[in-house]
Amino acid sequence: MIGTAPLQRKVAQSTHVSVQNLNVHIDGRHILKNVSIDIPDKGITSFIGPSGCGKTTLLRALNRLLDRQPKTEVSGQVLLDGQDIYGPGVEVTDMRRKMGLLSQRPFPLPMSIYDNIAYGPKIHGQRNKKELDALVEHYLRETALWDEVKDRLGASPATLSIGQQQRLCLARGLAVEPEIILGDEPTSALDPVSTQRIEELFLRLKDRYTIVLVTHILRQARRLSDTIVFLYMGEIIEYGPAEEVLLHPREPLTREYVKGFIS
Ligand SMILES: Nc1ncnc2c1ncn2[C@@H]1O[C@H](COP(=O)(O)OP(=O)(O)OP(=O)(O)O)[C@@H](O)[C@H]1O
Repeated sequence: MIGTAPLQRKVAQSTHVSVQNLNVHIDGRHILKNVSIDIPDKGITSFIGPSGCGKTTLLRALNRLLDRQPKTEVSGQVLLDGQDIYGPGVEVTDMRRKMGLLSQRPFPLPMSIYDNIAYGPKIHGQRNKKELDALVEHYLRETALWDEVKDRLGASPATLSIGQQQRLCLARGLAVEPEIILGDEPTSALDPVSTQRIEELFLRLKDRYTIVLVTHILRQARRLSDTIVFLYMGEIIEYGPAEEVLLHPREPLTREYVKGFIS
């Protein structure tokens, strides 16, 4: 595919995030090569591809997390609702507020379960105790945690299982009302039951949020994705509706990857 346009199939929905001619160099290495994709509004878009192909780098470029990374240069555009997040005058904090990020391992804040959820709304001006209580309950219900933690809201998140902590982090992210949820292999540290619960949550949330996931688990991509973006050595090889890309890949490299010949 080097030197030719990536194979793009028609994605029906409107675009939420449009990546245009994105190039990333890290320490002089060309890591993302002229990446252009349209991420549809709502639904689940998954970045798949072999280890080291640039999935995480692409995800991190979507909310300018690469800004803080040493020896990293980014060029190109990422249009969020039509506005270039790398453009002049962009308030990075406001832009990031539109995106919740789930990492591979959960990182709850060092405060109570309750405060983990209340923290964001408080920072954004919500001071009313009753309303905060209602928000905390709402987002804990949204992430299917309420029944498990309602009697110990003052406890430390360290008393929760890793899977529960990951759902708490999701609840914390949702509480600041993002439009987009970014997940960087968010189930990779979890056991199969916790993984299933997170996957169920994504499926429930995808009608209301644009969800972008990095996964190296092909079966997970099959279970969850509406749109697939297949990367290989920093290039987009093929992307489009999940069923088409996974079941009828057009590019030889995609075919080999979905058959498990390259990993
Ligand atoms: N901070 C960094 N410093 C140096 N090289 C980096 C850094 N971050 C990423 N890279 C390099 O960029 C390339 C892409 O990495 P990235 O983590 O985006 O790939 P990935 O597809 O997410 O891989 P994996 O599935 O193994 O997590 C790799 O060669 C990696 O070594």
